[in-house]
Amino acid sequence: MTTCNIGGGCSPDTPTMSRHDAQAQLKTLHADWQLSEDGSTITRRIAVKGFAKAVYHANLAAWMADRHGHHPDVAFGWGYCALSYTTHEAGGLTEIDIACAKEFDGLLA
Ligand SMILES: C[C@H](O)[C@H](O)[C@H]1CNC2=NC(N)=NC(=O)C2=N1
Repeated sequence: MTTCNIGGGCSPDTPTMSRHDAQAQLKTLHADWQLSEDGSTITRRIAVKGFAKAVYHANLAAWMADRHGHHPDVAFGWGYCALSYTTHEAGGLTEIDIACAKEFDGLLA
């Protein structure tokens, strides 16, 4: 198992963001990222054609997640793949989630 190795790694001591800070950080990401009501999670739903491309996006997210040891929840099906980032160890949204979301945006750009 890969230990979280991005931005110094995550732990229960990693600071979580206020909803206000999260909203500011969201502006640095692709416009499709959405912040959950409680401010703990960001989600991007990617529309694709068919099923294979949805699986490829999920695989790309899995590949990136295992490199960094920081893992999004991934949902996919015909026509879509959705990624959600939160830092489980810290119990909320952290800079690590933002960094991962940004890197994923870069892979799709
Ligand atoms: C030991 C290891 O670094 C941790 O358990 C990692 C694994 N992947 C993780 N992924 C996410 N999204 N949050 C975490 O807190 C987390 N913790």
